[in-house]
Amino acid sequence: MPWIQIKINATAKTANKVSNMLMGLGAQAVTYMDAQDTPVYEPLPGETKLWGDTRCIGLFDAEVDPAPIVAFFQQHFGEDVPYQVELLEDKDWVREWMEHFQPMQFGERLWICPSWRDVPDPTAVNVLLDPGLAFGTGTHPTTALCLQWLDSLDLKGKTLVDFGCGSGILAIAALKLGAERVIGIDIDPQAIEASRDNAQRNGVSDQLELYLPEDQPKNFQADIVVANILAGPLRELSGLISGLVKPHGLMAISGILESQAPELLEVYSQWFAMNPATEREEWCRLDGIKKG
Ligand SMILES: C[S@@+](CC[C@H](N)C(=O)[O-])C[C@H]1O[C@@H](n2cnc3c(N)ncnc32)[C@H](O)[C@@H]1O
Repeated sequence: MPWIQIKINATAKTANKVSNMLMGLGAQAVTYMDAQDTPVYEPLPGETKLWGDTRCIGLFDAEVDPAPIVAFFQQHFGEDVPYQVELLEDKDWVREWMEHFQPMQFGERLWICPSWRDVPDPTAVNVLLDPGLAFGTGTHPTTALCLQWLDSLDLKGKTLVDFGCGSGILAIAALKLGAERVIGIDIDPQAIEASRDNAQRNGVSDQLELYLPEDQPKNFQADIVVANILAGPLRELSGLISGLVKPHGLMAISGILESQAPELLEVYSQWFAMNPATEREEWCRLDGIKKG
């Protein structure tokens, strides 16, 4: 399938916003590159490490008209925003894309490292990841919000459900941070496969059970549940997701736009003592403790 890539130059601070805009405009994938061989930007707590001049590259179906996309960025960042549009030859660009991922740190201890690159800090908690065609590399703010939350918890010996596990990134991070057993659930068989491969890569296969929703164990309750899906399914599945958490257990949901947070806070407050939303760009995470 032919593709075009639209490259927009940004800064370390605006790159995630540009990436979200590219995804919102229909990009199949977005990746970051160093635009000028500059040192890596030292992020504020909760930010991802990026270069001072970061090029955001959106991958689009070749049938997409680039003109309105470029016009959109010119409207937001000025007429002189540096950009490039390129037609790509026909090859497996989605996989090729993965080659651009760099190791990224989340919270205090956790690194997500593309499985084909060197680990920057062997003493850290390193998750080796190849997302395949499943969602979940850590570059999306919702995944980052969940990873930061997991990193902030004492997971030693705990059971956890990762609802909508995608690449398995959250499930495997939880296991590497000390969880004893994790159940990963996803409607997409490719996600189950990617999670299985990644668990193997990280030596945690024995502790990760993976299920399509219809096969998930009945009457199971975990100490912790994390669900990074979208606001719609989070609302519809709120009873089911809440039922997966033990009394006094913890729960985090993400995939929620800031504007959708108040409604979901109200829904989940039926079962949980909820904390205020944690925001990252226009996305947020809601978390709380199950009422007894
Ligand atoms: C945004 S991705 C999150 C992946 C990964 N957990 C992360 O945080 O990066 C959402 C995942 O949820 C899955 N999903 C969507 N709706 C679902 C549902 N109703 N039940 C189970 N999984 C679902 C999708 O297939 C996708 O893999």
